[in-house]
Amino acid sequence: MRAAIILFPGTNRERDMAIALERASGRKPALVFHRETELPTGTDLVVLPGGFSYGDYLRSGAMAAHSPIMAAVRAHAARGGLVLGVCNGFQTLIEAGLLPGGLLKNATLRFLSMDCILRVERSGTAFTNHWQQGATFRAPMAHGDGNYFADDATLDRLEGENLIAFRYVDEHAQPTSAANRNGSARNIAGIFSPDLRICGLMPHPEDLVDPLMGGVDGLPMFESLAAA
Ligand SMILES: NC(=O)CC[C@H](N)C(=O)O
Repeated sequence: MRAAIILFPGTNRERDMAIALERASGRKPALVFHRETELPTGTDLVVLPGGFSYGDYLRSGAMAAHSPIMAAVRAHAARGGLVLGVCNGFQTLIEAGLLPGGLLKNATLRFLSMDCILRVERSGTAFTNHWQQGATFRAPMAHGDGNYFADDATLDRLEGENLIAFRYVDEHAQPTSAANRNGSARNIAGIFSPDLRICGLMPHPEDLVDPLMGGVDGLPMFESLAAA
């Protein structure tokens, strides 16, 4: 699997992401600067990592979505190439119109830095193959704008077409409001595009891929991608 990680001014999770991808696939990902207009030949997976692109000015991810490299990312997605966006990367995919909805300020109006529990709402995809349907795992989150929002018609479509990737749940695997710290609609933590080739989520699976990090809960995502 050949992966390319896109770097915007203010991105800060590219090294974590590179370590996770290399650990699962045995291959170092390419780092591609936002000013580039082409992806490396043979790129299978494009990753938009977390951070504070353009200082979160305007809206988180809004300016990154207009970077020169994004035309190549769109073309890659249109060809059916895999795209993963984590946290600021998810925000950027939404701002680029590649995933539906919006990411509002956390309901608490505070930056949230803590672990959460995610439930795998759809196994059997390039991003989730190595989890059982309904499996739960721990993932760190660190964001100010993670409150997923969409109108009811969009939320109904996402549910009806089985495009919810992950939900925030409690220790009993239930999607309670207490488990939903940022206030996301219907406890949604991550979603897929209709062709299941694009996935965006707010928490950071790449930050739990080694026992030295405190666990390997996030590794199945990268093992799934490596085998895709
Ligand atoms: N960890 C991140 O990617 C943070 C995303 C974004 N800057 C926010 O605070 O919402």
